Amino acid sequence: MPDNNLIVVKIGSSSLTSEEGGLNRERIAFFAEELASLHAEGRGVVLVTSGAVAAGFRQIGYNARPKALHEKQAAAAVGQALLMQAYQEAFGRHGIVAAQLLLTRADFSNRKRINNAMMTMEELLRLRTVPIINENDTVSTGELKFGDNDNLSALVANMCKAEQLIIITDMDGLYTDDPRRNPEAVKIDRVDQITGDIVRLAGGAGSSVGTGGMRSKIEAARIATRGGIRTFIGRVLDAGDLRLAAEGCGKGTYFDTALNSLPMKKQWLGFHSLPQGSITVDAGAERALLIGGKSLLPVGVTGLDGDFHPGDVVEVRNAEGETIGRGVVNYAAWQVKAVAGLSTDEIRDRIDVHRIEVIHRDEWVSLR
Ligand SMILES: Nc1ncnc2c1ncn2[C@@H]1O[C@H](COP(=O)(O)OP(=O)(O)O)[C@@H](O)[C@H]1O
Ligand SMILES: N[C@@H](CCC(=O)OP(=O)(O)O)C(=O)O
Repeated sequence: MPDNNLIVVKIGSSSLTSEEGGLNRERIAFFAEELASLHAEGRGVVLVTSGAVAAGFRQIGYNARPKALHEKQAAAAVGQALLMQAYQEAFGRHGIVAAQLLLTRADFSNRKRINNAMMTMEELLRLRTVPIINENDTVSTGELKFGDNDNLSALVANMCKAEQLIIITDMDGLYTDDPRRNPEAVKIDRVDQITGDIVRLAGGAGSSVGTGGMRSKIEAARIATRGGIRTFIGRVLDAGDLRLAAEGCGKGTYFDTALNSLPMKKQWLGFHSLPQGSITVDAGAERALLIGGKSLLPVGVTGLDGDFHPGDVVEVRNAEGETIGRGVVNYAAWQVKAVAGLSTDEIRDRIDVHRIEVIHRDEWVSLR
């Protein structure tokens, strides 16, 4: 990507639409103005926007935001066009051309497709347009759906090696508990490391139009910061708020880049790939992988799920069932079943495998 002053801004449905459905054009005009002011300074600006379902459901005849996938897809088919039209008008007033990119989870897991998207984005940025990205809701299927755009915004930020990711929501940052439910909740200004405790603070969506809630925003911050991208989650209400957020004094929570940010190949493995199954490991193997920097040997495997093949990506879970990372397996599922719990010598006697490690440490990424 051309510059290191690229900013990716994600705006959630709750900031763009009313609870009863329909676009809030005033807010769209406001965000376009704020983004245009950053753009005018020569910054690259990429917008990840939600709101297609919320914008379209009333027009198409539903009384409330639909829950069934096919209904959401129908609402998005109407709403996405309305959303883009509103953005094009709003950016047009500032002399900026807005471009639409609709992406799916499957696009990110396919290197060729994502490279194409990256090149398109590069060209759009070179021409000083503002690329506006949403999930391609009408074609995304159940298990391959992002569902919320937080995740999508982090993958986009990594894809274009952005300098910063700004996730705008209706809350002024991460609190120790959901402030809508607990008035005693206290705001956290800065997070240097996204630990399990930080993830547990965050709950689901607060509004009737939002979907991901704070949980998915923290997950997004984890993906972006592991890619070396500073992340802000917070509120942009008044003129100047977005600039303050970009300058480090916004109304929200800042997440520092992870100490162990991942090279591109491992980012793909950890966040873009589509796991074909899972392997469960015992406490010793968990320590070896997470702390020892070792490969996964068959002796530490206690179970598996799915029908994977050598070279596939699998998720690795600990004894508590929590995902601890992902890796490329050297064995087929039936082979893992045959060697689980066995020592290296015992395995050599039984089957002929190319590599003894179930997952080699070079093909492993920790997600803890
Ligand atoms: N620990 C927390 N701190 C702040 N907000 C939280 C927390 N846990 C849950 N939330 C909820 O997350 C909501 C924001 O997510 P969401 O409704 O999905 O908005 P958006 O449409 O902007 O993505 C907030 O309104 C809040 O109620
Ligand atoms: N792609 C969907 C996004 C779903 C959604 O509501 O996301 P968000 O508001 O970011 O939690 C849409 O445009 O309606």
